Amino acid sequence: MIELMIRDETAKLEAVVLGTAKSLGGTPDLEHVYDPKSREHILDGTFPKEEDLIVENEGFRAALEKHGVKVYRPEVLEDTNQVYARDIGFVIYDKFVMPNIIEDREHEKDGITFLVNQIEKENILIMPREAHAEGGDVMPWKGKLYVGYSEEEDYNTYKVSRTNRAGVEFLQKSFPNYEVKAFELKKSDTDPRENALHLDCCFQPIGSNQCIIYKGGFKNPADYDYMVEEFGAENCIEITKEEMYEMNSNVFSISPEVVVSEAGFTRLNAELEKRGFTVERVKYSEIAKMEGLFRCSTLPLKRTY
Ligand SMILES: NC(=O)NCCC[C@H](N)C(=O)O
Repeated sequence: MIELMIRDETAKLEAVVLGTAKSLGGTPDLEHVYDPKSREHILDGTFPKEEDLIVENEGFRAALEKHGVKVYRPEVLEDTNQVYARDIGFVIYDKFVMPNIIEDREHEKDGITFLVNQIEKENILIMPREAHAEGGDVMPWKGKLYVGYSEEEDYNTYKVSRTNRAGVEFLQKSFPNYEVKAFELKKSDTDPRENALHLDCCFQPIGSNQCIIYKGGFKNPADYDYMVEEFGAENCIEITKEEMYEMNSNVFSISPEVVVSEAGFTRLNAELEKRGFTVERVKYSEIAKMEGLFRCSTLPLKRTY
């Protein structure tokens, strides 16, 4: 049986599912693309190649294993992009939530069925049909559950709107001990610089009381103000629109002290080190082309408390 325990974003990581870039299925057709950054790279002829993605993804695995993390991999499904394991399921406390996700990615869930079968049945929560959520939008943090979402108008308009109000309500009902704080995100299916695909594309807690944040990712400025108030301005690393586009908020915490970050995030990495973090630099810039990075590639199962 697989044990689950996730209460926050940064406690020492014991076990994780890391997505795989194997058998990706090549460059998708424009009509099968579901995020604007992949779309941009398809149009520019720069969509990443499977062999390069595999090298980067294996570099991330090595960094996790170096820190003693047990790394599970999904079963490789033919011609299926399985890089971003984060979104297809997520753990809150000792529960594994099986959400409803964008239909184009539904099949990815089959790759982790063999793992879900090793979780106690009573610890699996299945979302009702009308509720939608993806793990990139969900973050437990100090008794709160931060959730990125879209109201119906945006949800029905954009492919990049992945969590709806019913999803937020399901989470609040299922986790009454958490206070759910939901934030509408800015969405665009065509401009990656105007799009926060998930909450972790514009915000993420790090360390014990700090965060990385991009103001423009929040649809309502008051939600950004709330976060800055919550963490304290001195504990927020603000990133620019360009840094958001490069996915600077999507680093990944192995512990409160150790953060995996992209080798080319010069300013962020220097800032993290100035604040006392150990930065594990991994090259991941090809994976960034599909609008996700380190956090998106992981589905943490157990951290130490
Ligand atoms: N948590 C995340 O932000 N995941 C990235 C998912 C990217 C993928 N191209 C998608 O559109 O679903």
